[in-house]
Amino acid sequence: MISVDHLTKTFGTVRAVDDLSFTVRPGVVTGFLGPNGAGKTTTLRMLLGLVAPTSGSATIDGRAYADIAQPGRVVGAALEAASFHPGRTALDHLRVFAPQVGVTDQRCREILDMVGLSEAAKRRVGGFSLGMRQRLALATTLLGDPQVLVLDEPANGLDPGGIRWLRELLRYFAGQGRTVLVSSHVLSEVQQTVDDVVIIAGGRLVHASPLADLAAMATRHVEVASPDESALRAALDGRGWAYAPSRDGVRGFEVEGVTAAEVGAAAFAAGVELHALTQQVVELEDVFLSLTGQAAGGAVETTEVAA
Ligand SMILES: Nc1ncnc2c1ncn2[C@@H]1O[C@H](COP(=O)(O)OP(=O)(O)OP(=O)(O)O)[C@@H](O)[C@H]1O
Repeated sequence: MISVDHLTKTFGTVRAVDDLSFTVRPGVVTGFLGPNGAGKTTTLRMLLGLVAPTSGSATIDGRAYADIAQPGRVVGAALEAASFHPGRTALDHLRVFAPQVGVTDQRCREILDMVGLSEAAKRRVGGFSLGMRQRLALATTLLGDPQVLVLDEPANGLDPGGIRWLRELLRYFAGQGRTVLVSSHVLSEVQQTVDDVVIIAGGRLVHASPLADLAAMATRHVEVASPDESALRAALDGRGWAYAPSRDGVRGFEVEGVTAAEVGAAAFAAGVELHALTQQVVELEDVFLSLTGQAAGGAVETTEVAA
């Protein structure tokens, strides 16, 4: 289990991480999300003992990274695009790390196979695409068969097939009871991969929950208006739908959890004349953007439906 407790880091006058607390449980994939500059990398660097916190702590199974006897066997971490020696082959790159984690040449080959690079094992890394580098960085983190995986923006540079492959691999590891923490600045990139989300902005925690709870914050409702308000009410009541007076200043109602087609059909069946019928959708990504203060004018996606 990863535990971040009142963690703070200041660089001069910049508070990169500000009194941040959250936990990451094993057996699931957790997305560590926030816009550029939110403090994700700084948090992960403190977790991995690369930067000293100004105050607070970040621990793995109750211990600071520096206090873990064989960290390469416990935590596999890939921060940002790792720098590789361009003249080295993929296999030689892993061989450099093998003694540190105490694994054999055979293990290096197995891991290259697992990340889909076995055919490129003897090729120089200098000629690798960004996606291939990401796979090699992941291979490096997996070398010591760690129980905890910490990956900074691992989907960066992967094509859709690569993202799907990464998703399956991470889910497989979580399924084995490992702890998997994956950072990203776009929710949609990891939406199908993560079970839990930890969202930060400006160095502070803004939301932590299972993804399903975040999804429940996304809403779907229909705006409907009729010159005959009581007839419309009767039609809506007839279907047992929950509705409230419209907040948009339009004379009409907001009906929760239904589609415009359903409301239109109900009105038509009841012979009620409609002057407005609009589907309003707040997507999960919009919930994320508004939580992190990135919501722009177009936060609410509106689909006009002819009435
Ligand atoms: N070594 C440093 N010296 C000074 N400021 C820093 C340093 N490292 C990070 N910062 C600042 O701390 C803040 C958080 O940066 P950080 O890289 O942790 O964000 P991030 O969430 O990882 O962003 P991104 O998605 O862009 O990688 C930023 O304002 C950044 O400029």
